[in-house]
Amino acid sequence: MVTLSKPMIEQFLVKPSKPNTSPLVIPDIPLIDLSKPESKHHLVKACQDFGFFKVVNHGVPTKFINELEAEAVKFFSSPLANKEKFGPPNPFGYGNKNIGKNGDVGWVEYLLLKAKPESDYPENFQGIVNDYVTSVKTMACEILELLADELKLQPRNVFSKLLKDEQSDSVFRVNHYPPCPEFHETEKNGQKLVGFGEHTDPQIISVLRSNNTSGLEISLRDGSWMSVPPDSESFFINVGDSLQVMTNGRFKSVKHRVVANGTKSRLSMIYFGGPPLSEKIAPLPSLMQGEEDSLYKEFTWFEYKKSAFNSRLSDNRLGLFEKIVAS
Ligand SMILES: C=C1C[C@]23C[C@@]1(O)CC[C@H]2[C@@]12CC[C@H](O)[C@@](C)(C(=O)O1)[C@H]2[C@@H]3C(=O)O
Ligand SMILES: O=C(O)CCC(=O)C(=O)O
Ligand SMILES: [Fe+2]
Repeated sequence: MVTLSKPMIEQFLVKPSKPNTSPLVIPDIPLIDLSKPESKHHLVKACQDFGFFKVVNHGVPTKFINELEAEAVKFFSSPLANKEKFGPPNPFGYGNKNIGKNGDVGWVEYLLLKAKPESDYPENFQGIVNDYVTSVKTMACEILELLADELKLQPRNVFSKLLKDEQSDSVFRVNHYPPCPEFHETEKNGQKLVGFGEHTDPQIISVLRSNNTSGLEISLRDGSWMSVPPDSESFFINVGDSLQVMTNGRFKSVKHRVVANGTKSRLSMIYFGGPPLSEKIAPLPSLMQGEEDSLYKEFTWFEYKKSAFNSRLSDNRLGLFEKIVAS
């Protein structure tokens, strides 16, 4: 990354919106042990209360994680001219500071890739990304099937089949938040350096793994931001907008952001499990109790994705698809 003059850095700063944006009570991030059958109940509760949880005993081989991390470190430390051979992102490819095409910026560089085996990846990434994505997708599908079991949904692959489908529109991204020498602790005045601005993920489920550098924050119900302690051995799972819709709002698509650390590099890798483009996204009839109304207008994933990719990060993307329900 190039160095920045002082006025330039201002575009990456976010001021606390309220006098106090810290939670009054800091809740524990739900912890799910995938090797324990009773995890189903906790899983559903975590999706309802937070839309976010941490997973241990996930079954993803450490070898796949380490190989991917090593390759990503190599790629991001290569000369800018090499990285730019894979950019600009359209939306796939190498991106630097610009996120999406609607003016969002962050103190981040990234590779956004299709999560399909035959995809066009930078040299050496092919096999490594395939092994990693295949394994993480298996874990995501197991979680989705446990959720379906606990919700008494039939068949139990009602969610997971969308990720397993040949046409599944899933993506994978590696984010690198480099240290920012221009961002001095003493000059912060409570301001934060935005790595990846606040947003929800549009897909069904996101599976995140990072190195041991902090930065990820989730928004709590009271509007405060909670910092998620990093844990390179575990995975963090987000409910995406599409799962919120399929559960008619029972599960919450969590708002999150990344604050760049300033002194330590953060590296994260995220698998976004999405449905085929033609898939209709609507509340599952078996989840609708009694006269319960659908909170959303029906849409295909293609329609939602198109609308999402025309929005800014912090926009309320689902708002456009909410129904006005008479009270
Ligand atoms: C500003 C944008 C970047 C994004 C597309 C969008 O227009 C709004 C949603 C953004 C997001 C957030 C989650 C994922 O990182 C992502 C790949 C996605 O599916 O939606 C990004 C998009 C992106 O980086 O292109
Ligand atoms: O890099 C991270 O830790 C999270 C980034 C993120 O939320 C995203 O890419 O959608
Ligand atoms: Fe995200």
